Parts: sequence; C-alpha cells; structure tokens
Amino acid sequence: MLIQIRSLRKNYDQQAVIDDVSFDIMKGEIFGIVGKSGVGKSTLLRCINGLEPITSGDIVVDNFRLASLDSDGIRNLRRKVSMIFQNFNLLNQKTALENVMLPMEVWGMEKHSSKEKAMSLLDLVGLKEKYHSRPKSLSGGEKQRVAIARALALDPEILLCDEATSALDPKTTKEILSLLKEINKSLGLTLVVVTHQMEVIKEICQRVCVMESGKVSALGKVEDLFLNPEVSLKKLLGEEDLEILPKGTNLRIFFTKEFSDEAIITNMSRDLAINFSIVWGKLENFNGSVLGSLVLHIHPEDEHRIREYLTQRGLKWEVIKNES
Ligand SMILES: Nc1ncnc2c1ncn2[C@@H]1O[C@H](COP(=O)(O)OP(=O)(O)OP(=O)(O)O)[C@@H](O)[C@H]1O
Repeated sequence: MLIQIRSLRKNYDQQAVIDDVSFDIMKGEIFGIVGKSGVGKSTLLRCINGLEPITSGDIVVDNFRLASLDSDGIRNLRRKVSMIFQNFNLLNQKTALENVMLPMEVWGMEKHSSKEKAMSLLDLVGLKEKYHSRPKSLSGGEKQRVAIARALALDPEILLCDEATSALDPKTTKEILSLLKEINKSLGLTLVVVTHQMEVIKEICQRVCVMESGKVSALGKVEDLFLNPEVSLKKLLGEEDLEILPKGTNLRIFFTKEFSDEAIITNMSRDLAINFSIVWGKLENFNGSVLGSLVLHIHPEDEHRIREYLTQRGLKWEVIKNES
C-alpha cells in the first residue's frame, strides 16, 4: 500500500478536527474522501502531504514516516505528493506555460528542458493552443487543466485533489474527471479525491471513505457502499426514506451489475403470483457500470416469500417499514 494512516488525530486549539482516523490507500487507486463541509477532509489532505503537523497517530507515505521527517524529507515528500485545488491557485501574471514551468524552476531544473516538459504536459491535458494564455483569459475547466499539468511537472506518485471540480459546471466537471481518470490510467498515478459531491465519487472513485465530524463513518468499495448504504452515506445521498415512502411495508431491492438488465421484477410477480406497486427507483452510473435500486410497496403477508425469493437469487434487499 502507498499511504497508511493509523489512529490519526489532529487538534486545533485542543479540539480534535481529525479524530482516530485509520485507513490505507493502495498504489494506483482512485480513493475518495467524502463528507459535508467542515468534517475535516481538507485537513486530512494537508496532513497527508506534510503541510499540517499531526497531533498523534501515524501517516506513512511510500515508506516516508511523516512524523519523523526533517525539512529535507518533507521537501522530498512534496515532490512525490502533488495537489490541485478548487480555486486552481494559478499565478495570474504568468502564462499557462510559465505556471507549469514554475515547480521545475523551483527545483532548479534547466530552463530548456522544463519548457519542453511543460509543453508536453499542456498537450497531455488538451491545452496545446493555450501555452501563452494567462489565467484570466481561460475558462474554469482550462484553468484546472493548467493546474493539473503543473501538478504533474515533478512526476509525482500521488495527486491530492481538494474539491477540484466544485467550482465547475456539470459538463466541465465530467471533462475534468475523465482527464483525471486518464492520467490515473496512463501514468499509474494514485489519486486521493476530496469532495462533498457524491457524483464525483460515483464517477471516478474505486473506494471511498465517508467522514463525519472528524471520524470515518463508512469505508469500502463505492459500489458496495451504494448497495448497502450506511446511515452516513444515506445522509449524504439525501435519501430520507420515511418522508417519501408510503405507509406500511416497503422493500428496496439493489441491482448489482449481474442483475441490472434482468427482468427480475416481472418474473417475481409472475412466479409468486403477487401484486405490489413500484414506488421509487433509480439507476446510477458507477465508474462505468450501471447499478440501481427499486423500492416496492408490498402487502405485509407477502414479505416473507418475497425476501426468500430475492435471497435465493442472490439479490440484496432491505425492508423499510413506514409506521409514521
Ligand atoms: N488552521 C486552522 N485553525 C483552526 N481551525 C481550523 C483550521 N483549519 C481548519 N480548521 C477547522 O477544522 C474543521 C475542519 O476543516 P476542513 O477545512 O478540514 O473541513 P472540510 O471537510 O475540508 O470542509 P470544507 O469542504 O468546507 O473545506 C473546521 O471546523 C475548520 O473550521
């Protein structure tokens, strides 16, 4: 594994902002950290790249134990761990090319080769025509592309993305996410994506950790968390079941990849000779695969048979009783 976080605690003014957080991030994966504003996501990212000293616990990044690094060690770590931000953090008086060259200049790289490299990175992010444009003449998506090119300048192993698409419209968000996916694939870069947008998690992440008040409230594969939504994830998804579901017995069926295009519902109705109404359903795209959930309002006396039928066929389900 590339990043190990163990019992991490970070205090501001004696107050824990990160409280006993532990998880691992594997090399080459796209790992999401999701949670509402103020739960400590950005602080966690800044701890990972050594910008924030930690209060207790341990972070190991590619065999660098952060707590024991001297200033040279931190400098070397920063080379491996790059970052992009919501507000792009570009220098306005410099051109796109100059912005991308900056980290290489800081590291004392020769000007000609850093220029060549900056041009090839701008080509990689689709800005061949914009070498000499300044940030004010670029769109939000283009600015983030420059920031991504700059973040790649020192050949990092890890790219931390702090709300990188939060200032962009939905179409541009998709474009930037697909660029990040491409980079992850072609360069083998590990991405840690902090966001409050579930869409971002669903679109590109393989695993996700859900944060609430400085703690990890759920952790796992994105699809598994969606198929077995924990209470914390439900809150983020904005699902308030009881408010929208009819009184009585409701049953939610989760469709995995294997089942998403099978006629389960019509077959069940026929096989069990029962009636029910479909109350609510949705299909979602997870990193290219379609998953869905469907809520049926059923007669209480059919509950047992339906549960058996679905379980025998390997489907996941949950019963939601609305007695309000
Ligand atoms: N330098 C600091 N000094 C004191 N408190 C801080 C500092 N930085 C962050 N905090 C506090 O720590 C908590 C977590 O902040 P953080 O920015 O990590 O949350 P977040 O989940 O990233 O939220 P957002 O998405 O709004 O940035 C907040 O209550 C914030 O006010």
